[in-house]
Amino acid sequence: MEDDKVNSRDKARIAIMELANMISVPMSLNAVIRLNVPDAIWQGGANTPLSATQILSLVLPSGGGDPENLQRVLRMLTSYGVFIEHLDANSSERKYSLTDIGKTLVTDADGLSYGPYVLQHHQDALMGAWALVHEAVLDPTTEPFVKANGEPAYSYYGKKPEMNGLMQKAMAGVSVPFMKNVLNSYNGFEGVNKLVDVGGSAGDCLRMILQKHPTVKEAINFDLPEVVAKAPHIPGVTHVGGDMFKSIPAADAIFMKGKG
Ligand SMILES: C[S@@+](CC[C@H](N)C(=O)[O-])C[C@H]1O[C@@H](n2cnc3c(N)ncnc32)[C@H](O)[C@@H]1O
Repeated sequence: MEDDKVNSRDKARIAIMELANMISVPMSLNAVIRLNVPDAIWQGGANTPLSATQILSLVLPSGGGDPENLQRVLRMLTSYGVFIEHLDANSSERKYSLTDIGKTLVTDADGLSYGPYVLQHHQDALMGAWALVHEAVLDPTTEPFVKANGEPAYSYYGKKPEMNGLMQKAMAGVSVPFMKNVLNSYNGFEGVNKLVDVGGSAGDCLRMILQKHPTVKEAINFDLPEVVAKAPHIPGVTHVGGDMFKSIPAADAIFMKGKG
């Protein structure tokens, strides 16, 4: 009985240490995405197990880099199901291929992956806000992002072209596969003549809805002015800038989708 208690206390201590170090997981994910490791391993579908040295030679063709440090990151993410480690019993060499989770980080034929979503969530501006979460309890009048950066997230992104671009790429990366699934089973857009997507980002969701439902005659992509200013031309879609908290364009149906 006493042994059981000690065991469970030890487990709890290990669990709290793991929680305390949890940041190493998304930060390691960030690292492999920035280094283009998933695409290097994937090699157009080969997914051949590669050593850290082999991966480095693909991502840094002109040489350099530290294979030991890359291997540490790969081992960390292996324990969280992103890579599979292949250990050569004779040479002790470790090689890495992608699991199904790791494959979500591979750039597809449309240039999309879940990589930008990971990067978007760990930009400096957001990391600064995370450090102030306790302040949301102490003083809920100003959200942590505003305390850290001086203004709300979306207006801040809008002023920074690289953040605006990353946000749009992140949303396209998760929304395109999501919408493929939705449109395979959902027929609620049938019979809709005028549709508005509120907070539609670059307009990817509307583009896909129109492809499946050409009977939608008017499609409005409504988002913040800075966001629609960077949205690409999509046949059949009108980009309209504004603030949804003030007013939104009239339509037969409103579509609205957040992050997941
Ligand atoms: C999480 S993203 C979702 C994007 C898109 N609906 C999708 O699922 O791919 C939220 C979107 O809402 C937009 N947004 C935020 N505040 C807004 C506002 N006040 N008025 C209009 N759009 C806004 C952002 O610019 C962003 O594109």
